[in-house]
Amino acid sequence: MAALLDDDLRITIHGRTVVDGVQLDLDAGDRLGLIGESGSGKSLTALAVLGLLPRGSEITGSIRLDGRELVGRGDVKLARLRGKRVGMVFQEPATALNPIRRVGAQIGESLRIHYGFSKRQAHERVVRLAERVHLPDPEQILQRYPHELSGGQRQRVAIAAAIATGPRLIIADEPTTALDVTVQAGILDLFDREVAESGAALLFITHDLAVLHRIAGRAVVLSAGRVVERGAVADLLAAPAHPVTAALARAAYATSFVDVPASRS
Ligand SMILES: Nc1ncnc2c1ncn2[C@@H]1O[C@H](COP(=O)(O)OP(=O)(O)OP(=O)(O)O)[C@@H](O)[C@H]1O
Repeated sequence: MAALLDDDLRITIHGRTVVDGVQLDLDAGDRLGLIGESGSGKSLTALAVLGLLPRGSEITGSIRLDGRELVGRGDVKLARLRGKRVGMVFQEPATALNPIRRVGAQIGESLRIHYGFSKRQAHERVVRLAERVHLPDPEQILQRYPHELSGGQRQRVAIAAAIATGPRLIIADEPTTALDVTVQAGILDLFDREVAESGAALLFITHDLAVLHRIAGRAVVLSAGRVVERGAVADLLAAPAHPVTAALARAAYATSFVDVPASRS
């Protein structure tokens, strides 16, 4: 079991319940989508797995990562677990990356912190990672600062940093939303390949069922912090049961390249 969130999981912020009973389970190699409208609790669920909830939050219930309980652990232990076992990719690579550090150093940071790699060892690994995420001319591009890269290249850097330690769980929070459509497809392909090759589990957060259709087999639909529907992405598109899912499916058909599942045509 890569990750397991029990159905008694509850998150409050300043006393207001924002996530309530979001049960998720991911085995190695699983790709699970977490989908819902804005403010439905997707990001906070992901941040809870990372132990990075905002100030004023309280969490009860259980989150286990490879059998280890995360809820109630101190910051230092959480940081150690997170750094080695979970890779996180955020929506906006420009803000996720440090603007005044070269991108190569940022990709290699977790290798140096968590595995004690020397500068040279880290550099060799970082070049291989840059090749793996298809950054052009790695030796040269790794010397640049984030603002000297395109948006798609920055997201490839963020993905390389997230997979550097060989995490068992990769969490991607709207990783293609800030990119233009042609670049999005390449980034989705990259996740696809990386998850297949590494055997990691993928938790993919989005508000776009069409994007999810390309990357994940199953999805959990959130509304106001609760699960309202779950199932195969193709079924959620073809025969949504909840009005929130139906609205997401309509939006997917209206705006994108998603194929109509056979059962709907
Ligand atoms: N730092 C915070 N302080 C107070 N409330 C917050 C904070 N972060 C999130 N919330 C609230 O928690 C709820 C869930 O937020 P969350 O960011 O998880 O939603 P989301 O589904 O990821 O939305 P989006 O798609 O817009 O990113 C929202 O009502 C939001 O206003």
